[in-house]
Amino acid sequence: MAQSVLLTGAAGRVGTAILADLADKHEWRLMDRDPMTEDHPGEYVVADITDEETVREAMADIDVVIHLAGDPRPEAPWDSVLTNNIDGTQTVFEAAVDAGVEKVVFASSNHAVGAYETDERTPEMYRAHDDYLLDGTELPRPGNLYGVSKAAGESLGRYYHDEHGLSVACVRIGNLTKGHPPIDYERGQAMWLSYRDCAHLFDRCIRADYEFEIVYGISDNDRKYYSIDRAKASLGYEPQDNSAQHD
Ligand SMILES: NC(=O)C1=CN([C@@H]2O[C@H](COP(=O)(O)OP(=O)(O)OC[C@H]3O[C@@H](n4cnc5c(N)ncnc54)[C@H](O)[C@@H]3O)[C@@H](O)[C@H]2O)C=CC1
Ligand SMILES: O=C1O[C@H](COP(=O)(O)O)[C@@H](O)[C@H](O)[C@H]1O
Repeated sequence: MAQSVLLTGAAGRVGTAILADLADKHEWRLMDRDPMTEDHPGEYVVADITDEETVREAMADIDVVIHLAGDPRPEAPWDSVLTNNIDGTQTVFEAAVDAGVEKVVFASSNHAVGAYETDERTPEMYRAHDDYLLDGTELPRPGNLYGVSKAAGESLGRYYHDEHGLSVACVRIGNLTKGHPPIDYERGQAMWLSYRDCAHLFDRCIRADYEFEIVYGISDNDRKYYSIDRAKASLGYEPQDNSAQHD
């Protein structure tokens, strides 16, 4: 069944991948601080997610929020991730609860757990024969302040689920690239997320029933060091791509 979805950060790469396959599958309200250049479905709200009043207005009659907006740079400085990623995410969760939204899907990141990639484990853990796997039950272990902001977003999700009953899915997105996996980058190949698997995974987050989930958002790569079992079991994720098909 089509849902009414608010998509923040809609003008970016992940938003583009989602809309490429799902534009006609749901009713969309798109939000970004940048205007969108390409054709887009539904309403478009140009606003910053730290603008509480506008965010509250944008939640009216929404079933599901996909929250992508934020500073995506692994090297982003603290003042930016504090404002855009932590404060902005809290504003979105709070407004969603107050508006009676059913689910919020939060774009977390591989960088929330980047420090598990120790010198002792790498580069072997990026290779298909290695059996090291993170499954989403491990504690966050960020390797940079951007990763700290994503771990904070997951904690906010946990809080708004436990205290307010909101359904929350945190997707630790790997490395989204269009057409083919990153070239000459083993880590990126191990956590590759294709555009079509990205759209399908977020569609499952919109449609599935869950309480609070942390899942990895990668394709079914031979090289993987993130398990996709939880995404399959709790969301019905069925990825079609594998970076090994592009070797
Ligand atoms: N692309 C990837 O491989 C990965 C992305 N992510 C996360 O997914 C989300 C989307 O990432 P991308 O699409 O790659 O980034 P992007 O930079 O292409 O898109 C982000 C969008 O958010 C908007 N935005 C940023 N701050 C905003 C604010 N304060 N208010 C309103 N709009 C704002 C930007 O204008 C931009 O259109 C981010 O939260 C990022 O951390 C996580 C892991 C991997
Ligand atoms: O969270 C993110 O991760 C991806 C992959 O990380 P990288 O360290 O391999 O570049 C990154 O491309 C994206 O910009 C970021 O938001």
